[in-house]
Amino acid sequence: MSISSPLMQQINHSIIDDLAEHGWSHQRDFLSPELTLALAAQCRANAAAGNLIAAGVGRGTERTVQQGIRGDHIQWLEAGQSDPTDQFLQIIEQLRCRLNQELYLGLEEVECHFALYPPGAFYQKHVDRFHDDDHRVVSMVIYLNQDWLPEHGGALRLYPEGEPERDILPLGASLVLFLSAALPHEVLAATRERLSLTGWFRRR
Ligand SMILES: O=C(O)CCC(=O)C(=O)O
Ligand SMILES: [Fe+2]
Repeated sequence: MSISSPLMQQINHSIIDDLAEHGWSHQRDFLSPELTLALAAQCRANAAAGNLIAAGVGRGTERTVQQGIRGDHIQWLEAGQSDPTDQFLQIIEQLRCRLNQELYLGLEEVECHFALYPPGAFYQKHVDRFHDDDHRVVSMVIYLNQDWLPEHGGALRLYPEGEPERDILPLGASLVLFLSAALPHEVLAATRERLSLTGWFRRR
């Protein structure tokens, strides 16, 4: 599906409205089933080749691996790594431009990684901004899991201020976007492997 299709225009409209009103947005079927499958296969192949590493906590010299805080394995995306990741980066680039046009967010760049949570892995409640770095403005997560059921666990739990918490299942092709500084969230443990692409739209 091309980003300029009527469906994508409509999806982007509700993304913009949700972000402006609530500071977060959840969209089913953001990616095509074909691209979702291709990205999941790419993520698994990269993991099998040893290209995903245990994710760290903190930044620079303070960065450490602490599986009691987060247990996922990640690989940062770069242009030219594979066809599906290049297609994905193009879609995300168009979303970045759209967010800037509609919400004047001044987002200048995107950073994005594959994330693989083995069964039982989780990410404790956190906010996506480092205490000494306010470059991350909008967070996004796109899930790559087929046939996910509630009993598999693995929800993303959001804690919107003054509202009850919300659990979002990591259903393949769906997108969650939120303002990075404003929304505490956590990843609950799952009974099966949980795949996603996580990224941040940034100001320099
Ligand atoms: O995978 C998710 O649902 C969220 C991941 C997350 O919070 C992060 O990587 O900062
Ligand atoms: Fe996060």
